Amino acid sequence: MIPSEVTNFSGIDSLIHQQRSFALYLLPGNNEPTLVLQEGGDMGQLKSYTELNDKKGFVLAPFCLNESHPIVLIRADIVSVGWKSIAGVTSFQSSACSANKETVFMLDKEDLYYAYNKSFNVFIKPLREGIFEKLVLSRKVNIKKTSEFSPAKAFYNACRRYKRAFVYLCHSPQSGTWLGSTPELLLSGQLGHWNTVALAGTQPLIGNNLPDSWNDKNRKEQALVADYIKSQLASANIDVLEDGPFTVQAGDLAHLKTEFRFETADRRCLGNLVELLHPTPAICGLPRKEALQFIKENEGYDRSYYSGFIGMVDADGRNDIYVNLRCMNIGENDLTLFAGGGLLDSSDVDQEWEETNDKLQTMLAILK
Ligand SMILES: C=C(O[C@H]1C=CC=C(C(=O)O)[C@@H]1O)C(=O)O
Repeated sequence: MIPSEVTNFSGIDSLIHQQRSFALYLLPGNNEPTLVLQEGGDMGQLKSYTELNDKKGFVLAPFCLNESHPIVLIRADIVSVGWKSIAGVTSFQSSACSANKETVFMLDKEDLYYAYNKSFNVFIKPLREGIFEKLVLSRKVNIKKTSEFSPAKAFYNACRRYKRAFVYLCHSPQSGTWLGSTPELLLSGQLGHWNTVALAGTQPLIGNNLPDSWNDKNRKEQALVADYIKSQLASANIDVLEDGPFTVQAGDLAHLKTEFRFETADRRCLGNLVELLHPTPAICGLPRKEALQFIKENEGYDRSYYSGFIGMVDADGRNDIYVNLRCMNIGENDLTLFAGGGLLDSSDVDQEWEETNDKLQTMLAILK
């Protein structure tokens, strides 16, 4: 059980004010989070995925690598596991916290819909012309931060609400502060035994239940991701075992998921595997290189670390990295929330718009 008595978060919040580099994360199905804290000194900044092959630390990588968004690696100088022990490390106090109670949002604003509609038309054209098979269109929403907003309280709320997700809060001077609750594994494993997933297709829950059928658009959208993963791994002569697709819950949403298992003779090859897989068509498109370029040129904003990846890497131990979805960037005055969805030639603008609103609810729900 995640304790209900954690009420003061000032220790963790003050790490952000002090510009300390740290990550707090909870793996799916776990009750106790882990704090990774760098004691000082320079941040690790990597310029290529392959540099991850021999590294250890908490990684935050962007959607698209460039000068302004490097791969950030937070050194695990101090590692503390469990709410109690983290409270000790970050000097939790025991006074009450009323953080986050007044944040107000407007998601249905006409100008937001208008901007999305415009981008949708730009994206749907090459899809209908057959230039792309799939393109993921995303958007961001800014919300004013109230003075009481506590990132640590929001993290705690997410841990209590999203037991199946990878929940994290991290900060570094290079990346700023990010918080998320993502359902999508990019890569996990150790000693050459690896897992990944193809997660795509979205429907809201029906009542509290998973939907029992999927339309062709959602099935195809997910199958494209599964086929891509298989063909990328095959190109490196890696044999894959697969299971699925099946329906899974992510917050108040359902997705289709196929699970993959595979082995590599080289145990220190996480960076090579990331280079093969990232960005998958769950967040980018097909063909990959052209889709990435198209998104950069036409989406109308910089995704930064949204739809990149985050998590722990350890060349000699366990690795758990997730696609950075259902997340927000916590700025000085604003919270910036992100959501996207896969478009095919058959996509409908209003359905896709609603889907991004539903995905934004994942973060909005923990601010209330
Ligand atoms: C791009 C996002 O979700 C991806 C993961 C699952 C389902 C998706 C979809 O149905 O479009 C997306 O591919 C997002 O949450 O911003």
